[in-house]
Amino acid sequence: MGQPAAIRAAATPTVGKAMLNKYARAFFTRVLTPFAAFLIRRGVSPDTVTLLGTAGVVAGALVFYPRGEFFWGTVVITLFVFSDLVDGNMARQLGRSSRWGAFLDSTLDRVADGAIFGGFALWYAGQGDNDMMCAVSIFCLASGQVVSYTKARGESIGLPVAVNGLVERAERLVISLVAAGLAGLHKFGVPGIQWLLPVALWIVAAGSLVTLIQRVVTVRRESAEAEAAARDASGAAK
Ligand SMILES: CCCCCCCC/C=C\CCCCCCCC(=O)OC[C@H](COP(=O)(O)O[C@@H]1[C@H](O)[C@H](OP(=O)(O)O)[C@@H](O)[C@H](O)[C@H]1O)OC(=O)CCCCCCC/C=C\CCCCCCCC
Ligand SMILES: Nc1ccn([C@@H]2O[C@H](COP(=O)(O)O)[C@@H](O)[C@H]2O)c(=O)n1
Ligand SMILES: [Mg+2]
Ligand SMILES: [Mg+2]
Repeated sequence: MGQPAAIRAAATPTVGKAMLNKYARAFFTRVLTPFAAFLIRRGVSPDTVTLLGTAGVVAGALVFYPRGEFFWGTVVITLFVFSDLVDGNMARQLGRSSRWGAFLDSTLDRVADGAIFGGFALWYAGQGDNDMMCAVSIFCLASGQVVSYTKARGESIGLPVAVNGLVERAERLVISLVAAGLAGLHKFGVPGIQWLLPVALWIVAAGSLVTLIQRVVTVRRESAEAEAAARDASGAAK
């Protein structure tokens, strides 16, 4: 295992850097920094933002989506989901980025994602009455959690996991939420738009599967390389 994962990761080029994390994060950091500074001045802590942001996403998803209120659900979720960029921004401005904060942030990301895709599944299992799309929603939920787990577990055993893959969390959220928000306009009389949500969920499902395979292949290769390096080192020591 040798070096800590963070040091090895910093030294290893990352393959398949996902688009939004690469290009949109810098933009949103600039836009959200004044708001983060405002919250700091009001005495709000990054952990409070993480907790309230997650609570808002969970409420938006589980109150509105199971009833087919996709527009209002997406509006509420969108208002709260950017807290995931604000909390880290606040911690960095305060010089208080912590292991606890990283743990809380990532753990509550999983809770928020579970509520969003669970909300879609509940709609299709109930009034939406579509077993296939219920199954696809559950697949999106489970595969998204496993995609994130591959990175967390790989890093915990000392591997760099130098791959992000095709569809990271930001892509999963943007594809699903944009489609849900637009599909929700059907209730306001916009015709022929409701199919956007099923199409988006199929895209997220397929993209998550590809990403999962990319990460598992990377961990397998890195693990074999680490074992070989350890064998070489013990052979040289004899
Ligand atoms: C008439 C039209 C009606 C439309 C209604 C409204 C539509 C609104 C639609 C969408 C808004 C979507 C916004 C989604 C924003 C997502 C932001 C976000 O939370 O990103 C999180 C992401 C990851 O952050 P972390 O590093 O904290 O998380 C890590 C991650 O979870 C890892 O998981 P993995 O990726 O591996 O699966 C974990 O491994 C790790 O543990 C964890 O720490 O942040 C980023 O990636 C940064 C980039 C954010 C990019 C945001 C782009 C927003 C783009 C478009 C907004 C569109 C708004 C459109 C409005 C239209 C209005 C008419
Ligand atoms: N309550 C929190 C939340 C986050 N952090 C730190 O920010 C990092 C995540 O940054 P994002 O821009 O993706 O939110 C996280 O790894 C922590 O270092 C924190 O300290 N406290
Ligand atoms: Mg965050
Ligand atoms: Mg997060």
